[in-house]
Amino acid sequence: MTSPNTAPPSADGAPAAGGVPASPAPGPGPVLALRDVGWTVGGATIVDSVTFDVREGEFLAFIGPNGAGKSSLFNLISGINPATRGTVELDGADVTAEAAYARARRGLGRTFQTSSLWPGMTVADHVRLAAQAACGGSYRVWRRADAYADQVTRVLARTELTHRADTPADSLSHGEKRKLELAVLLVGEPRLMLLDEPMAGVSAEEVPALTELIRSLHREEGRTVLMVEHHMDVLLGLADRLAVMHHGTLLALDTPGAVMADPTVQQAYLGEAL
Ligand SMILES: Nc1ncnc2c1ncn2[C@@H]1O[C@H](COP(=O)(O)OP(=O)(O)OP(=O)(O)O)[C@@H](O)[C@H]1O
Repeated sequence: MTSPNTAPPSADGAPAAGGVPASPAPGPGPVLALRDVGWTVGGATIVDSVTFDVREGEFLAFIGPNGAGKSSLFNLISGINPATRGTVELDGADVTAEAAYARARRGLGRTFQTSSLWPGMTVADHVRLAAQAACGGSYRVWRRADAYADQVTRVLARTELTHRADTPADSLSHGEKRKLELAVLLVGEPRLMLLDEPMAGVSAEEVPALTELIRSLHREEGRTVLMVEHHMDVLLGLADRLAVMHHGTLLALDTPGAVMADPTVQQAYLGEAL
Protein backbone atom coordinates (compact mmCIF):
# COMPACT_ATOMS: atom_id res chain seq x y z
CA MET A 1 0.00 0.00 0.00
CA THR A 2 1.40 3.41 -0.86
CA SER A 3 1.94 6.08 1.77
CA PRO A 4 -1.00 8.43 2.11
CA ASN A 5 1.20 11.19 3.45
CA THR A 6 1.77 12.67 0.08
CA ALA A 7 0.46 16.08 -0.82
CA PRO A 8 -3.21 16.26 -1.69
CA PRO A 9 -3.90 15.56 -5.33
CA SER A 10 -3.92 18.64 -7.46
CA ALA A 11 -7.20 19.77 -8.91
CA ASP A 12 -5.84 19.69 -12.43
CA GLY A 13 -7.01 16.19 -13.32
CA ALA A 14 -8.76 15.61 -16.60
CA PRO A 15 -12.01 17.55 -16.56
CA ALA A 16 -15.18 15.53 -16.96
CA ALA A 17 -18.43 16.76 -18.40
CA GLY A 18 -19.41 20.02 -16.81
CA GLY A 19 -15.81 21.01 -16.14
CA VAL A 20 -15.57 18.88 -12.97
CA PRO A 21 -12.02 17.56 -12.50
CA ALA A 22 -12.66 13.83 -12.33
CA SER A 23 -9.15 12.50 -11.82
CA PRO A 24 -6.52 13.03 -9.15
CA ALA A 25 -2.92 13.69 -10.10
CA PRO A 26 -1.22 11.16 -12.40
CA GLY A 27 0.37 8.13 -10.72
CA PRO A 28 -0.54 4.47 -10.27
CA GLY A 29 -4.01 3.49 -11.48
CA PRO A 30 -6.95 4.60 -9.37
CA VAL A 31 -8.16 2.35 -6.57
CA LEU A 32 -11.71 3.36 -7.47
CA ALA A 33 -13.07 4.63 -10.78
CA LEU A 34 -16.66 5.59 -11.54
CA ARG A 35 -17.69 6.20 -15.12
CA ASP A 36 -21.10 7.72 -15.90
CA VAL A 37 -22.62 5.94 -12.90
CA GLY A 38 -26.35 6.36 -12.36
CA TRP A 39 -29.22 4.85 -10.43
CA THR A 40 -32.84 5.15 -11.50
CA VAL A 41 -35.50 3.56 -9.32
CA GLY A 42 -39.27 3.69 -9.78
CA GLY A 43 -38.78 6.14 -12.64
CA ALA A 44 -36.81 8.58 -10.47
CA THR A 45 -33.14 9.23 -11.18
CA ILE A 46 -31.48 9.37 -7.77
CA VAL A 47 -27.85 9.35 -8.98
CA ASP A 48 -27.14 10.80 -12.39
CA SER A 49 -24.02 10.24 -14.46
CA VAL A 50 -21.30 10.47 -11.82
CA THR A 51 -17.69 10.16 -13.00
CA PHE A 52 -14.54 10.38 -10.87
CA ASP A 53 -11.33 8.56 -9.89
CA VAL A 54 -9.85 8.04 -6.42
CA ARG A 55 -6.17 7.27 -5.97
CA GLU A 56 -4.89 4.91 -3.28
CA GLY A 57 -4.39 6.72 0.02
CA GLU A 58 -6.66 9.61 -0.88
CA PHE A 59 -9.31 11.08 1.43
CA LEU A 60 -12.34 12.19 -0.57
CA ALA A 61 -15.19 13.83 1.32
CA PHE A 62 -18.77 14.17 0.08
CA ILE A 63 -21.08 16.99 1.03
CA GLY A 64 -24.46 18.08 -0.26
CA PRO A 65 -27.97 18.88 0.95
CA ASN A 66 -30.27 16.22 2.39
CA GLY A 67 -31.52 13.96 -0.37
CA ALA A 68 -28.70 14.91 -2.78
CA GLY A 69 -27.85 11.24 -3.36
CA LYS A 70 -24.71 10.81 -1.25
CA SER A 71 -25.77 7.61 0.53
CA SER A 72 -27.26 6.28 -2.70
CA LEU A 73 -23.92 6.83 -4.42
CA PHE A 74 -22.16 4.94 -1.60
CA ASN A 75 -24.67 2.11 -2.11
CA LEU A 76 -23.68 1.93 -5.79
CA ILE A 77 -19.96 1.93 -4.97
CA SER A 78 -20.26 -0.72 -2.26
CA GLY A 79 -22.70 -2.90 -4.22
CA ILE A 80 -25.68 -2.57 -1.86
CA ASN A 81 -27.58 -1.47 -4.97
CA PRO A 82 -26.47 -2.15 -8.54
CA ALA A 83 -25.89 0.87 -10.76
CA THR A 84 -28.50 1.11 -13.52
CA ARG A 85 -25.98 2.82 -15.80
CA GLY A 86 -22.24 3.27 -16.03
CA THR A 87 -19.38 1.29 -14.51
CA VAL A 88 -17.66 0.95 -11.13
CA GLU A 89 -14.04 -0.25 -11.09
CA LEU A 90 -11.96 -1.35 -8.11
CA ASP A 91 -8.23 -1.58 -8.78
CA GLY A 92 -8.96 -1.59 -12.49
CA ALA A 93 -11.47 -4.47 -12.33
CA ASP A 94 -15.04 -3.84 -13.45
CA VAL A 95 -17.17 -4.72 -10.40
CA THR A 96 -20.42 -3.15 -11.58
CA ALA A 97 -22.20 -6.49 -11.55
CA GLU A 98 -20.55 -7.79 -8.36
CA ALA A 99 -22.48 -8.16 -5.10
CA ALA A 100 -21.49 -6.27 -1.97
CA TYR A 101 -19.76 -9.28 -0.38
CA ALA A 102 -17.56 -9.75 -3.44
CA ARG A 103 -16.53 -6.08 -3.35
CA ALA A 104 -15.81 -6.46 0.37
CA ARG A 105 -13.44 -9.31 -0.46
CA ARG A 106 -11.59 -6.91 -2.74
CA GLY A 107 -10.94 -4.67 0.25
CA LEU A 108 -13.93 -2.34 0.26
CA GLY A 109 -15.57 -1.74 3.64
CA ARG A 110 -18.47 0.50 4.49
CA THR A 111 -20.30 1.94 7.48
CA PHE A 112 -23.88 3.17 7.44
CA GLN A 113 -25.54 6.40 8.44
CA THR A 114 -27.73 4.63 10.99
CA SER A 115 -26.30 2.35 13.65
CA SER A 116 -25.86 -1.27 12.65
CA LEU A 117 -25.11 -2.70 16.12
CA TRP A 118 -26.92 -5.37 18.17
CA PRO A 119 -28.06 -3.57 21.33
CA GLY A 120 -27.55 -6.35 23.90
CA MET A 121 -24.33 -7.76 22.50
CA THR A 122 -21.02 -6.69 24.04
CA VAL A 123 -18.35 -4.69 22.27
CA ALA A 124 -15.93 -7.64 22.22
CA ASP A 125 -18.60 -9.99 20.88
CA HIS A 126 -19.32 -7.60 17.99
CA VAL A 127 -15.67 -7.67 16.98
CA ARG A 128 -15.36 -11.42 17.56
CA LEU A 129 -18.39 -12.15 15.40
CA ALA A 130 -17.02 -9.90 12.65
CA ALA A 131 -13.70 -11.76 12.86
CA GLN A 132 -15.47 -15.10 12.56
CA ALA A 133 -17.49 -13.89 9.58
CA ALA A 134 -14.40 -12.40 7.91
CA CYS A 135 -12.63 -15.70 8.31
CA GLY A 136 -14.44 -17.10 5.31
CA GLY A 137 -16.18 -20.48 5.08
CA SER A 138 -19.19 -20.92 7.29
CA TYR A 139 -17.66 -23.93 9.09
CA ARG A 140 -15.08 -21.58 10.54
CA VAL A 141 -17.80 -19.67 12.34
CA TRP A 142 -17.79 -22.57 14.79
CA ARG A 143 -14.12 -22.30 15.61
CA ARG A 144 -13.44 -21.69 19.28
CA ALA A 145 -14.18 -18.06 20.14
CA ASP A 146 -10.71 -17.63 21.69
CA ALA A 147 -9.18 -18.32 18.27
CA TYR A 148 -9.95 -14.67 17.55
CA ALA A 149 -8.73 -13.26 20.87
CA ASP A 150 -5.62 -11.57 19.47
CA GLN A 151 -7.55 -9.99 16.65
CA VAL A 152 -10.24 -8.74 19.03
CA THR A 153 -7.61 -7.34 21.40
CA ARG A 154 -5.79 -5.59 18.58
CA VAL A 155 -8.88 -4.02 17.01
CA LEU A 156 -10.29 -2.87 20.35
CA ALA A 157 -6.97 -1.25 21.22
CA ARG A 158 -6.82 0.40 17.81
CA THR A 159 -10.26 1.94 18.32
CA GLU A 160 -9.67 2.78 22.02
CA LEU A 161 -12.48 0.51 23.16
CA THR A 162 -10.49 -1.95 25.29
CA HIS A 163 -12.00 -0.65 28.52
CA ARG A 164 -15.48 -1.17 27.05
CA ALA A 165 -14.92 -4.75 25.86
CA ASP A 166 -17.60 -6.26 28.10
CA THR A 167 -20.11 -3.42 27.73
CA PRO A 168 -23.33 -4.06 25.78
CA ALA A 169 -23.56 -1.87 22.69
CA ASP A 170 -26.68 -0.10 23.90
CA SER A 171 -24.79 1.18 26.96
CA LEU A 172 -22.17 2.95 24.84
CA SER A 173 -22.14 6.66 24.09
CA HIS A 174 -22.88 7.65 20.49
CA GLY A 175 -19.18 8.29 19.88
CA GLU A 176 -18.28 4.85 21.23
CA LYS A 177 -20.94 3.25 19.04
CA ARG A 178 -19.37 4.91 16.00
CA LYS A 179 -15.97 3.63 17.12
CA LEU A 180 -17.39 0.12 17.46
CA GLU A 181 -18.78 0.32 13.91
CA LEU A 182 -15.27 1.26 12.79
CA ALA A 183 -13.84 -1.62 14.84
CA VAL A 184 -16.18 -4.09 13.11
CA LEU A 185 -15.14 -2.61 9.76
CA LEU A 186 -11.42 -2.84 10.59
CA VAL A 187 -11.65 -6.57 11.24
CA GLY A 188 -11.87 -7.02 7.47
CA GLU A 189 -8.76 -4.83 6.96
CA PRO A 190 -10.40 -2.69 4.27
CA ARG A 191 -8.06 -0.75 1.99
CA LEU A 192 -10.96 1.41 0.84
CA MET A 193 -13.34 2.62 3.54
CA LEU A 194 -16.69 4.28 2.83
CA LEU A 195 -17.86 6.12 5.94
CA ASP A 196 -21.42 7.43 5.80
CA GLU A 197 -21.83 10.27 8.30
CA PRO A 198 -19.64 8.79 11.06
CA MET A 199 -20.25 11.85 13.25
CA ALA A 200 -24.05 11.56 13.10
CA GLY A 201 -25.49 11.76 16.61
CA VAL A 202 -22.04 12.12 18.20
CA SER A 203 -21.71 14.74 20.95
CA ALA A 204 -19.45 17.73 20.36
CA GLU A 205 -17.10 16.46 23.10
CA GLU A 206 -16.60 13.15 21.29
CA VAL A 207 -16.09 14.53 17.78
CA PRO A 208 -12.33 15.32 18.16
CA ALA A 209 -11.38 11.78 19.27
CA LEU A 210 -13.44 10.18 16.52
CA THR A 211 -11.96 12.58 13.97
CA GLU A 212 -8.47 11.69 15.18
CA LEU A 213 -9.21 7.96 14.85
CA ILE A 214 -10.39 8.40 11.26
CA ARG A 215 -7.41 10.62 10.50
CA SER A 216 -4.99 7.98 11.79
CA LEU A 217 -6.67 5.18 9.83
CA HIS A 218 -6.05 7.30 6.76
CA ARG A 219 -2.70 8.95 7.40
CA GLU A 220 -0.91 6.34 9.50
CA GLU A 221 -2.34 3.17 8.00
CA GLY A 222 -2.65 4.38 4.43
CA ARG A 223 -6.30 3.51 3.98
CA THR A 224 -8.23 5.23 1.23
CA VAL A 225 -11.30 6.96 2.66
CA LEU A 226 -14.53 8.22 1.13
CA MET A 227 -16.65 9.97 3.74
CA VAL A 228 -20.05 11.63 3.72
CA GLU A 229 -20.25 14.23 6.45
CA HIS A 230 -22.20 17.37 7.24
CA HIS A 231 -19.59 18.71 9.73
CA MET A 232 -17.51 20.93 7.46
CA ASP A 233 -15.03 21.71 10.24
CA VAL A 234 -14.29 17.99 10.52
CA LEU A 235 -13.91 17.52 6.78
CA LEU A 236 -11.65 20.49 6.19
CA GLY A 237 -9.02 18.95 8.46
CA LEU A 238 -9.22 15.55 6.79
CA ALA A 239 -10.10 15.77 3.11
CA ASP A 240 -7.69 15.95 0.19
CA ARG A 241 -10.61 16.68 -2.11
CA LEU A 242 -14.23 17.64 -1.60
CA ALA A 243 -17.08 16.36 -3.79
CA VAL A 244 -20.39 18.21 -3.83
CA MET A 245 -23.53 16.23 -4.66
CA HIS A 246 -26.66 18.10 -5.75
CA HIS A 247 -29.85 16.53 -7.11
CA GLY A 248 -27.99 13.28 -7.78
CA THR A 249 -25.21 14.87 -9.79
CA LEU A 250 -21.61 15.65 -8.95
CA LEU A 251 -21.69 19.42 -8.89
CA ALA A 252 -18.02 19.96 -8.02
CA LEU A 253 -14.93 17.94 -7.17
CA ASP A 254 -11.77 19.73 -6.23
CA THR A 255 -9.57 20.76 -3.33
CA PRO A 256 -11.60 22.00 -0.36
CA GLY A 257 -10.44 25.58 -0.91
CA ALA A 258 -11.40 25.56 -4.57
CA VAL A 259 -14.81 24.01 -3.85
CA MET A 260 -15.60 26.53 -1.14
CA ALA A 261 -14.73 29.35 -3.54
CA ASP A 262 -16.73 27.88 -6.45
CA PRO A 263 -19.59 30.25 -7.37
CA THR A 264 -21.64 27.33 -8.74
CA VAL A 265 -21.43 25.59 -5.38
CA GLN A 266 -22.28 28.76 -3.51
CA GLN A 267 -25.24 29.37 -5.81
CA ALA A 268 -26.50 25.80 -5.40
CA TYR A 269 -26.51 26.24 -1.67
CA LEU A 270 -28.31 29.60 -2.08
CA GLY A 271 -26.25 31.26 0.58
CA GLU A 272 -26.26 28.33 3.00
CA ALA A 273 -22.95 28.19 4.80
CA LEU A 274 -20.95 25.20 3.57
N1 LIG B 1 -34.82 2.76 -2.59
C1 LIG B 1 -35.24 4.00 -2.90
N2 LIG B 1 -36.34 4.17 -3.64
C2 LIG B 1 -36.76 5.40 -3.97
N3 LIG B 1 -36.13 6.54 -3.61
C3 LIG B 1 -35.03 6.42 -2.88
C4 LIG B 1 -34.52 5.15 -2.48
N4 LIG B 1 -33.39 5.36 -1.76
C5 LIG B 1 -33.23 6.69 -1.69
N5 LIG B 1 -34.21 7.33 -2.35
C6 LIG B 1 -34.35 8.78 -2.50
O1 LIG B 1 -33.18 9.23 -3.11
C7 LIG B 1 -32.87 10.55 -2.67
C8 LIG B 1 -31.45 10.59 -2.21
O2 LIG B 1 -31.35 9.90 -0.97
P1 LIG B 1 -29.93 9.72 -0.25
O3 LIG B 1 -30.20 9.05 1.06
O4 LIG B 1 -28.99 9.07 -1.17
O5 LIG B 1 -29.51 11.23 -0.03
P2 LIG B 1 -28.36 11.81 0.88
O6 LIG B 1 -27.65 12.84 0.10
O7 LIG B 1 -27.53 10.72 1.45
O8 LIG B 1 -29.21 12.52 2.04
P3 LIG B 1 -28.89 12.73 3.59
O9 LIG B 1 -27.80 13.76 3.68
O10 LIG B 1 -30.19 13.22 4.15
O11 LIG B 1 -28.50 11.40 4.14
C9 LIG B 1 -33.88 10.90 -1.58
O12 LIG B 1 -34.90 11.68 -2.17
C10 LIG B 1 -34.42 9.54 -1.19
O13 LIG B 1 -35.75 9.62 -0.74
